[in-house]
Amino acid sequence: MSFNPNSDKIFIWGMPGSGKSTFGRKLAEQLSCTYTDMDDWIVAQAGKSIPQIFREQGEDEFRKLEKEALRSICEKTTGVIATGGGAPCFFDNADVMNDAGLTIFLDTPLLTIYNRLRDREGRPLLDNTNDLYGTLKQTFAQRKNWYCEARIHIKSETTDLQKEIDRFFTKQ
Ligand SMILES: Nc1ncnc2c1ncn2[C@@H]1O[C@H](COP(=O)(O)OP(=O)(O)OP(=O)(O)O)[C@@H](O)[C@H]1O
Ligand SMILES: O=C(O)C1=C[C@@H](O)[C@@H](O)[C@H](O)C1
Ligand SMILES: [Mg+2]
Repeated sequence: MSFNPNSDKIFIWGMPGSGKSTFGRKLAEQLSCTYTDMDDWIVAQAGKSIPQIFREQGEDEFRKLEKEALRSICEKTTGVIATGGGAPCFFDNADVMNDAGLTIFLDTPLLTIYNRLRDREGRPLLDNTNDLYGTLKQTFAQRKNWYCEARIHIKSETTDLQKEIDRFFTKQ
């Protein structure tokens, strides 16, 4: 697949902690294109952290900001975009991304995600649970069908990510 850094977009989807930023940065470096983090974009626009947005405005309002951020990212940027964990699962965001570029779902085992996230804070939907693994399982069950809309699925635990990058992309 050829990739033009001046016109093409690649959206990385996956659960919180699945490795979107890590993989997205690496891919952007390989393809010599820009890297954009949708959560950072929202924070810059709102002038507040994600936990603050959830606390002060609630999840519904966050999802609206996320939808607006996606539209403006589609207009203003190219390159690799790591989305928010829930972004493909609300409104018509999944279709918007599939129309605007290539979508990649990082399918990382929940146990791996659990081990990565158990001592971390700053994720409003996961911070207030005393059963993190159960919450991850429930969230993934609700989101799975959305994530499966991605054009490319990568089993990130069992796959050599570098090989995947080489397999799918050649720079134009
Ligand atoms: N392929 C990998 N192998 C080992 N560790 C990884 C891998 N990918 C990511 N990690 C580690 O897992 C953690 C989460 O990764 P990362 O921040 O990239 O995920 P994310 O999906 O962007 O998370 P967030 O929901 O915070 O946006 C980090 O500590 C990162 O170093
Ligand atoms: O999984 C989610 O719904 C979220 C993931 C984060 O990337 C942020 O977009 C926010 O905390 C919501
Ligand atoms: Mg990230």
